[in-house]
Amino acid sequence: MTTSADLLADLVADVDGVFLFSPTGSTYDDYRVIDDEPAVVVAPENDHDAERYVELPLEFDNVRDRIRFGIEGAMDHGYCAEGDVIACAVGVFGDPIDGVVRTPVTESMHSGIFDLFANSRADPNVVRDVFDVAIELGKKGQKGKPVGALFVVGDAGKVMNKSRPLSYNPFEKSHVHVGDPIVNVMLKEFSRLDGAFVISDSGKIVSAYRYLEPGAEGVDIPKGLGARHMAGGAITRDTNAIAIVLSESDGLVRAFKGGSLVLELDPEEY
Ligand SMILES: Nc1ncnc2c1ncn2[C@@H]1O[C@H](COP(=O)(O)OP(=O)(O)OP(=O)(O)O)[C@@H](O)[C@H]1O
Ligand SMILES: [Mn+2]
Repeated sequence: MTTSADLLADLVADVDGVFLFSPTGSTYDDYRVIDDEPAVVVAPENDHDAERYVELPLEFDNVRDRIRFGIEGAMDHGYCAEGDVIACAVGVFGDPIDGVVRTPVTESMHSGIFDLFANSRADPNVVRDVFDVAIELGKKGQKGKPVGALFVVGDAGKVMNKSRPLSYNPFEKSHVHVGDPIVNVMLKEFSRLDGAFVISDSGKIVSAYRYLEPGAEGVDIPKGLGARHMAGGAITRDTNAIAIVLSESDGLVRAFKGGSLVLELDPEEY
């Protein structure tokens, strides 16, 4: 008689590794070593002091993005390689783990999401802070009205040279870090969020209201998106900056690197 355990056994037969996504303490204690191999833990913090750990800068709501990020990070750490087959224990409908996904490790895994956080000029925590601000603005808008915004992160000197002020820069003489709680309050109070925010590698807001003037030829942006996204994409091709764009027209948060769209998130899912 076939049992449900057989179904799971088939799913995990002959895998080369097991990844635990944000495991609880008891799950980690039960499965820290499987088939004599330490499990790889993928989570925002290494709460269980796992021997093999990949930091998850955002709890990507999209499970595919989350698994891709975890596997890309694990490849980067040498915990798995192209051609391996991995069993990912993951929370599909929120916490705790409620599903197992069997996935091969292939070159196409490189969605660029890991690269966006781990291999950009800006510190990964700065990239995560900017996403948090953009997602928060996307959820709440300004005084409840949907708003768009453009954040250019890293390589600030070069970005400033390829842009000019649209109006006075409220951050001229201040030292505000994009992760400071005050930033969310400020952005809601700003009369408008025209132009781009320029943020340094370490997360200092260098300027607001910058008009970017990169070359625009050869940058593909999704149909229906206009100058804000074009400028955000193009500046990342002309500098080592990344751009995180909140669209006023469709409410999505997008990230560009090297002139390409790398990630698209819906703030409502965070
Ligand atoms: N080169 C640029 N540099 C900085 N900001 C820009 C640039 N071009 C446009 N913007 C900003 O984007 C705002 C919206 O422009 P537009 O609607 O063409 O962009 P979009 O890509 O369609 O963005 P959204 O989806 O938010 O509407 C402008 O009001 C301006 O504040
Ligand atoms: Mn528009």
